Amino acid sequence: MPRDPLIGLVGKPSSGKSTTLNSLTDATSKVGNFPFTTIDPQRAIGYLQIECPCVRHNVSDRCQPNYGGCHEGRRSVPIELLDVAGLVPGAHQGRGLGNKFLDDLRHADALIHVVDVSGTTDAEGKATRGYDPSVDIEWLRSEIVRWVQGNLMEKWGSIKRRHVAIKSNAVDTLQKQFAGYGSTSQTVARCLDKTGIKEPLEEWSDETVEVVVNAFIDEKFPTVFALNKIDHPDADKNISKIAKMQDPQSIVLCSAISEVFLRRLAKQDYIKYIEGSEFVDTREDLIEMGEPDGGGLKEMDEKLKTRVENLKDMVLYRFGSTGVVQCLSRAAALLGLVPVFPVRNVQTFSSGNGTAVFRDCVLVKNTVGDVARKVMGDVPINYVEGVGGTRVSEEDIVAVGKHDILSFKVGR
Ligand SMILES: Nc1nc2c(ncn2[C@@H]2O[C@H](COP(=O)(O)OP(=O)(O)OP(=O)(O)O)[C@@H](O)[C@H]2O)c(=O)[nH]1
Repeated sequence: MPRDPLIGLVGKPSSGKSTTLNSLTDATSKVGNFPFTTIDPQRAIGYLQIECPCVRHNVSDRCQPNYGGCHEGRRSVPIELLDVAGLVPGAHQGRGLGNKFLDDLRHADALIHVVDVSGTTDAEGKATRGYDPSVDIEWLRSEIVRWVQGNLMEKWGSIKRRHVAIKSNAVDTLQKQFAGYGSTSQTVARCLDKTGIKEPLEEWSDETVEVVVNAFIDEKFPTVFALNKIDHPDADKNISKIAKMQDPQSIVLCSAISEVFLRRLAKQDYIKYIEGSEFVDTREDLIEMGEPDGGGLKEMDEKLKTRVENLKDMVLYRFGSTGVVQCLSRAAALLGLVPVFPVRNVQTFSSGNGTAVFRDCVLVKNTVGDVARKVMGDVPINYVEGVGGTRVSEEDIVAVGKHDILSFKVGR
């Protein structure tokens, strides 16, 4: 059965990982339970914000997710996060307990690399000024490459001998080595394809192995760069530099501290704030908009008002949001994850006898068959229905708005 996706948070000390994690995991709206049973201390639950199909089908008033929440069609879908602390240059050689932290990474499907773009912390996380954070992207990647490559090269002699002795092919031989990183034969095949290497594996030079390892890491650990601390005045020039070097799809600008602050104020009833949005309403705003009791919000003192105004100017108006929620959406997009809603009844969207709709949501990629295996396990499926009772093939690809509401029929 395909397992649940896991997003790893990496970054040097003091880049803002904990703050980012706090802001992703601390939901203002009531989000109920989550489906994961084995929670270790390093794992946390974040909420992916998606548009719920209850809006398109006009049934928002009856939308009651089993896990996460749905507020006027904005659905929070739980997703597991892994906090990989303590990566510093030299981690692959065990610096700062680096090997242990790198080992934790094995289970991650995608990474969010939190980069401190204020330039106020050096590579080790110590306070400084004018540091170039684009360097962090280089060295962190290189630590991961050297860790995987180191593990491979340790046994390269015997790997090659065995490869020749049993007349294996490169995919099978490499898959044996990469299985521990949660790789599949398809992942290995795709990455070998991309490199276009023609020589037989036993003749690969160290450089060729490095090319393969790099391709493997691109495949196995798609990475979002969370350029954090955009509220800092020195951030702009560092953002421009990194933006020129990286694929725009992989970059998200964010201010984790702003998101934490806004969620806290919202919880304390000082503001109305929709997580991840550009909208913040104070008591005065709501009175101005015609709500005489200011939406029940509390009055803020002058100091707090100024902080909120500054945050609006420095972050929300300039960048459109604090960016934190987008980090998760972007990671899910890099993984090609699609929210799919298994229902018992494709006419009413309920899952049983009650009137509640769209109770379940799974994050999957690829086909209807993959969804079936995830939701139903090994139970044989008789047929699959989509919206309106149409038959859907197990080979059909799932996408938002297409084959994303499904009913699996078992037995005759
Ligand atoms: N200006 C600014 N400061 C931030 C932001 N996010 C985090 N910080 C500050 O950066 C410092 C480090 O943040 P943490 O979240 O503890 O960083 P970390 O990466 O978890 O650090 P370690 O626990 O050492 O690995 C703290 O003082 C935070 O308040 C941000 O968006 N803007």
